[in-house]
Amino acid sequence: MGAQPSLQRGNHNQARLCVSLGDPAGIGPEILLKTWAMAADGAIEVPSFFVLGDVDLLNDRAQLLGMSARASAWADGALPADSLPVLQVNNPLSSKPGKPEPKDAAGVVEAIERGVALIREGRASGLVTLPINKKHLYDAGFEFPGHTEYLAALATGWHGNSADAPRSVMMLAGPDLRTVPVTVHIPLENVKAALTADLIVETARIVNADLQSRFAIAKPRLAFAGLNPHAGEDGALGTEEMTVLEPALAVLRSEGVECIGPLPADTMFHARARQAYDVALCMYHDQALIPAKALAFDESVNVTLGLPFIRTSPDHGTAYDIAGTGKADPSSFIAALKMAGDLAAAAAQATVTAA
Ligand SMILES: NC(=O)C1=CN([C@@H]2O[C@H](COP(=O)(O)OP(=O)(O)OC[C@H]3O[C@@H](n4cnc5c(N)ncnc54)[C@H](O)[C@@H]3O)[C@@H](O)[C@H]2O)C=CC1
Ligand SMILES: NCC(=O)COP(=O)(O)O
Repeated sequence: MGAQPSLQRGNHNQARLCVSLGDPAGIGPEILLKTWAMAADGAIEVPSFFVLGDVDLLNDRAQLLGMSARASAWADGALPADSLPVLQVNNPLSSKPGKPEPKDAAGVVEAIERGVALIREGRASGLVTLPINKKHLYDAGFEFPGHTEYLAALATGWHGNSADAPRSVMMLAGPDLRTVPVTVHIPLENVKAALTADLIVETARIVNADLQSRFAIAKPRLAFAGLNPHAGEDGALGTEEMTVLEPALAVLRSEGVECIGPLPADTMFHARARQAYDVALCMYHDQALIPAKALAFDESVNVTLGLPFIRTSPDHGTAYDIAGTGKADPSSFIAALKMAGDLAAAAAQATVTAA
């Protein structure tokens, strides 16, 4: 990404972040406890944070893992230094590692919803979400594809003058690559129909605006992946580059957005190619997430653009296969905390400057 501001500037001392516990059957509780213990020992520096989750579940998990870290109930005031502060959810959580219980869905969703409410009340400066299992929430009646869309719905009317939810955009941000999936959690066979010029334009406008306002990139360079092999090979291998992407890029260019492409997706992610752009807009989920996770699984952060508040998340999922074993690596969660802290510090600075 060339000579850009670092994504982890470390200027996040004033932030107080809220962490939603996510799926208690996954590795969320473990990476949370590990992170808190490392921060308490002074081994890492992260912004201060509290958890929306279940005190007993976290203490049981610490015991299972042989950790001395302890969670304690917290509601307001100064955060304790000797234990992980937990704002208790009303719907208790009790799943064992790798064994999700359907009744826990209510507490998982409550944690996300209350996290947003706390930001709205000015009691938290950003939300860091631990992973949820999407299928289990869908089975329990959750009507959103994931956090990204649910958080947009929770932001409806944020500024008091609109009944419309903002449009949110998923971005994976690592040390050397940012990617955005333009279509997200839909079956591959539905991508072609969902991919319209309007969707590309709307997504790119949000990406462009947030890279400027939140990531301090004055003139973001947006690269667009083609949908088809070799970006369609002049129509011989598919026509969406000519019929959908080119018209969308023409609109964006007319608005002054710096657009590159459509580029063949197979050759736009190697090290030299990445120097030419600040973010790659990809046409479907795996086109964006495979390069991000292949390059930096332990460091990449899922950050939601377009919201009136800050939300980050580790890039990985619930990892049931290793939950409760002690093998979970907290690095991506730590990166998510740091990025949320940096974004909160930048937002606070922007508010001071504007006043
Ligand atoms: N932000 C969120 O809420 C996300 C939720 N998910 C959900 O997670 C569930 C499982 O998804 P998968 O595709 O299996 O991906 P996954 O990321 O949970 O696991 C993929 C592989 O990576 C390993 N892994 C993941 N995180 C790790 C860590 N921190 N340390 C060490 N190893 C780690 C796992 O053991 C597994 O072998 C799905 O239900 C999916 O919807 C997936 C991504 C993000
Ligand atoms: N594959 C990324 C992912 O599932 C994260 O989705 P979200 O819950 O952050 O919307």
